[in-house]
Amino acid sequence: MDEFSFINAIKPNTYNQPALIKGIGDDAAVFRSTSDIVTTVDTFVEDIHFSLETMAPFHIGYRILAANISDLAAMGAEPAFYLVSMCIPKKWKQSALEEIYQGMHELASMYQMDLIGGDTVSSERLMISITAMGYVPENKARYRSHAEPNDIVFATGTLGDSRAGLEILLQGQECKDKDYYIERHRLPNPRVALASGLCEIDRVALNDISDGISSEANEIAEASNVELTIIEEKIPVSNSFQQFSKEQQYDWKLSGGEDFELLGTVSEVHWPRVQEIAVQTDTPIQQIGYVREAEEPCVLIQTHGETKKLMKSGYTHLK
Ligand SMILES: Nc1ncnc2c1ncn2[C@@H]1O[C@H](COP(=O)(O)OP(=O)(O)O)[C@@H](O)[C@H]1O
Ligand SMILES: Cc1ncc(C[n+]2csc(CCOP(=O)(O)OP(=O)(O)O)c2C)c(N)n1
Ligand SMILES: [Mg+2]
Ligand SMILES: [Mg+2]
Ligand SMILES: [Mg+2]
Repeated sequence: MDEFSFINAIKPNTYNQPALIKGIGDDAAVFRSTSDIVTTVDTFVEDIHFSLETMAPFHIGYRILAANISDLAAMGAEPAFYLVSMCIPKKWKQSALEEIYQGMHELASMYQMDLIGGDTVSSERLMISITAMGYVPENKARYRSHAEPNDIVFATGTLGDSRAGLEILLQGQECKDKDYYIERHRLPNPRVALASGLCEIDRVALNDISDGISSEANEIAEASNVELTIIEEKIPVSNSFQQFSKEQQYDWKLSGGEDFELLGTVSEVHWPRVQEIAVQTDTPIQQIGYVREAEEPCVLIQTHGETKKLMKSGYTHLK
C-alpha cells in the first residue's frame, strides 16, 4: 500500500448530494449552497476513543462518523458531506483501513452523505479526524444558549448503554442483554430524524451526549445563563440497566457518555408538539427536568426529593 493506491481504494465512484460540484481528486472539494451550513470536526485516537480489543475496524469507522453526525443533529442540521484525515501507523493493512471506510460508508449512506475529501499521513498511532457538514434552514441552528426559564428539559433514547457496552467488552463479563449493550457502544445511531423534525419549532436548545449529561447539561446552563434541574428517577435507562450496581448506574447514565442521544430544552407550550414529532420520527423522548432563572448558571440533580449540585464529570482530555 502507498498513499495514492490507498486514496484510490477508498474514493467513492458516485456522489449523492446535488450541491456537490467537485469531490475527491483536486486540491479541495467544492459545493454550492443557499442555506445555512453547519460544520464540525472531531478527532479520534487509538486507545483513547477506540481500541481494537473492543472493536472491529468497521465499528471504528461507523462510530467515528456517528459522533460527528450527532454534532450536526445537535445543531438541527441535515448531514451532507464529510472529510476524513487519517494518521496511519505502518503496521495497519490496507484491508483493515478499507473496513474503517466501509463502516463510515454504512452510516453515511443512510443520510446520502458524501465523502468529499481528506488527508493521509503516516504516524506512530492511528488517529482519525472527521470534518462533517450539513444544512440547516436559515436561522434555525439549535444552540446551547437557547434555553430559557420555565422550559422543560428532555432527553432522547436511554443513557448509560454505551458505557455499559464498553465495560462488558473490557471485563468480558456475562450479563443480561449483553449484545444489546455492545451494539449500543459499537454502532450508535445519532438522532438526526428528530432534530430535523423539530425545525418547525421556533426555539429549542440542543446538545448531544458525547461526554455524559452532567457535562452537557452544564454546557447548556452556562451558555443560556440558567439553572437546570434534572430529576434522577426520570433519566431514561434500558430495562435491564438495573442489573448493574447502584454506583455504576449513577456514574454511567450521568457521565458514561458516547450515547449520542440528544439533551434539550423547549418551552412548555411546544413540548406536546415535540413529543408528537418524536413519535413520528420513532424517537423515544422523556422529560427529565426543568429550567429556572439562575443567579449563577448551574445544574441541580434531584434524587428522591433531595437536591444537590451536579458538576461536570464526563471525559476530559489534558487533565
Ligand atoms: N483545538 C481547537 N481549536 C479550535 N476550536 C476548538 C478546538 N477544540 C475544540 N474547539 C471548539 O470548542 C467547542 C467545543 O468543542 P467540543 O467540546 O469538542 O464539543 P463537542 O463535545 O460537541 O464535540 C466547539 O465549538 C469546537 O469547535
Ligand atoms: C478504549 C476506550 N476508552 C475509553 C472510552 C471512553 N471515552 C473516550 S472519549 C470519551 C468522551 C468523548 O470524547 P471527546 O473527545 O471528548 O469527544 P467530544 O466531546 O469532542 O464529542 C469517552 C467516554 C472509549 N470509548 N474507548
Ligand atoms: Mg468535539
Ligand atoms: Mg457535541
Ligand atoms: Mg469532549
